[in-house]
Amino acid sequence: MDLVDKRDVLIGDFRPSLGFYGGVRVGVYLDTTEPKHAKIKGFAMETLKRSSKVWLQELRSNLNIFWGTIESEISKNGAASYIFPLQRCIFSFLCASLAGVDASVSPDIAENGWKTINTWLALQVIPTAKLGVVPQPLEEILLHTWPYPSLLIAGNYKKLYNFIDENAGDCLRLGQEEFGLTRDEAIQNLLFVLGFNAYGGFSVFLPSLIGRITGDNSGLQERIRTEVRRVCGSGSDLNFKTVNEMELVKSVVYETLRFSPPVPLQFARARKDFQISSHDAVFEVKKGELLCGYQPLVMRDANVFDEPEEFKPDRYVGETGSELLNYLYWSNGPQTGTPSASNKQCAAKDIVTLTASLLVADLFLRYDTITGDSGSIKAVVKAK
Ligand code: HEM
Repeated sequence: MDLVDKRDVLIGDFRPSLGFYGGVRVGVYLDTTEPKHAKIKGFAMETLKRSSKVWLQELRSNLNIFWGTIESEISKNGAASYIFPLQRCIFSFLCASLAGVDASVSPDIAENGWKTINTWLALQVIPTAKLGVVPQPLEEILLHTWPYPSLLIAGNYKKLYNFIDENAGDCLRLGQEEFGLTRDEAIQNLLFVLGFNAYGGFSVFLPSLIGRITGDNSGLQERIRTEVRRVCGSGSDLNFKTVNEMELVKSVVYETLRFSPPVPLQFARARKDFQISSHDAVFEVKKGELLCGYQPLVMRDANVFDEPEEFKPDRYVGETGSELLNYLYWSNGPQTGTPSASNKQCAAKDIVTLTASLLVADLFLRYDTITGDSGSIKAVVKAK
């Protein structure tokens, strides 16, 4: 981090109004040289560590509800759009695991909390996101010209704030007592990690993973099913340890992150003049310039990845395969790196890939086959 500064550049040189976070500059906008970054990152990492006790159980019980909804939709309508039911599942899972709160203690939040987060996220990212809903140059003129005011979502955001304030006491005390945050800072940062980092990240990543598997007709489903049932078959359950033994499942998860990185752009500002080299060129960077890293380009580098434009489910299997983890950058750092207070790598680098692997394994303990794409599921055949 001695070369670049990450202050306020999460989504480029535009930072959404701090009104979206009650005026607090939350952790993702802080550079590592700002003392508060270490406190807030420490809070996020300790929250994750504590949540590991209930993570698996909460994930599976919420997935159970999710798949129940999908099955009844399929039997009623012949197909199920799954994005919204999945988002409801992710929201309720994250409230329980990260914040330690059962969302159903507030029927309003259980029903509408995830919808509020969708609007809150959209208002922040639309000014810089490529949507493709209207042709250019209209998208630039109509959607990318002005920031959207936080006031548009302030009332519903306040409800989420109160929900966390009233129910997430243990987690908030951790932020206050162990990391020296005020209660307001703890709430705003917890809401950001839960709503933006975790809910936002999973809402993009999990549909692309599910779509990749359900749309496959190369025999991948059968191979995954065999692996999952071999590992979980002889009396051993699905858990963090057993999922770690599933080389193909993990490789499919890594390959999805390489092929379709959920957060494709990263930004940082040069702290000083320096040179940056690619395989065959050297570039001069001047102090103060804003650099943009484009993951889809980096992770399709033909000097590193064999047939980079191909989705290869087994790419990361075995010893040579696992060396490629040094070049898997979805988390703003290599998959072999360690998130810490002194870098800006995703605090959940490992739990994200584990969670996705658990979802895949859970799916093939439930079903023999599943058919669909990244938006809908057409059929499931229950495990015999
Ligand atoms: C699929 C899900 C996720 C994806 C794709 C993702 C991706 C990322 C990326 C790319 C960054 C770096 C942003 C930047 O500075 O440019 C980041 C940062 C971060 N992520 Fe994740 N993330 C995910 C899930 C989570 C979860 C579940 C947590 C829960 C604790 C989390 C916590 C964080 C935190 C706290 C940071 C800020 C790190 C810092 O300021 O040093 N993320 N994430």
